[in-house]
Amino acid sequence: MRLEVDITSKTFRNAAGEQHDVISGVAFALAAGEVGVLVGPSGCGKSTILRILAGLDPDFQGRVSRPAGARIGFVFQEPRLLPWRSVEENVRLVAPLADEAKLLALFEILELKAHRNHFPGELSLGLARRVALARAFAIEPEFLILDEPLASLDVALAARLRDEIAMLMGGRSMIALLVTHDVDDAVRLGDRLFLLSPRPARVLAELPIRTPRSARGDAEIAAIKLDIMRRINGDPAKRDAS
Ligand SMILES: Nc1ncnc2c1ncn2[C@@H]1O[C@H](COP(=O)(O)OP(=O)(O)OP(=O)(O)O)[C@@H](O)[C@H]1O
Repeated sequence: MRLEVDITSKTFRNAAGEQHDVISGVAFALAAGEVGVLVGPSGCGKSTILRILAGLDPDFQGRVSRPAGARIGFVFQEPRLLPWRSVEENVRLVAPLADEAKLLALFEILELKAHRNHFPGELSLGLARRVALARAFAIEPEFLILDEPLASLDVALAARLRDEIAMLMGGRSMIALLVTHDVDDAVRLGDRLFLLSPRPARVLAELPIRTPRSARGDAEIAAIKLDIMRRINGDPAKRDAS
């Protein structure tokens, strides 16, 4: 099971007919069990890449090869829940045959047990995200796509949800790809990071992280983050000298 991506170009046309290049060269591959992370600045084209990979946007130049018939779990930036259905119904509707014990474990890990009968309108953003995550994991995806799962949450909440996502991804041998502009989240969650340029997006560097997620210490995380910042911004010593 592999995901192979080679998007050579993607453009949008605005209402005036002007062409905007959004992707100019994004190529990478991921194997089952790997968590890939697209790290890039706001507006560089990350969500556009995810939509192409999920098969939601066929209008691009290049090639994407997904495992045939793979079940895809997609967590969009906005939770996109059915407002007239309870939390539990939102999850069960997409996975009517899901194993009961597995669903309970999902609700437990994502701290949703007390909210199963609530409706989306009653939920904070953090809780709604959790429901969207539960829904994506409930289908036992072979390919999981997470678009900025920790954006707009306060620091403590984001850290807790990040640990929960790591726990859920840990026990599964799926291909996972997540998008973030937060280098810390990328280094704590990913196995293989792809640093993207500003729009039009191209891959500036690919960074595999060999230490398993659970064994990454603070010193290693800090060193990888420093390496990434240097690649994105240039080496401060060299920059200041020039
Ligand atoms: N349907 C569309 N029509 C025209 N332009 C679009 C469309 N979708 C996205 N764009 C443009 O493409 C560019 C990339 O958008 P995209 O949402 O993929 O970026 P992003 O990196 O995910 O952004 P953010 O980090 O803010 O979520 C933006 O300039 C956006 O305005």
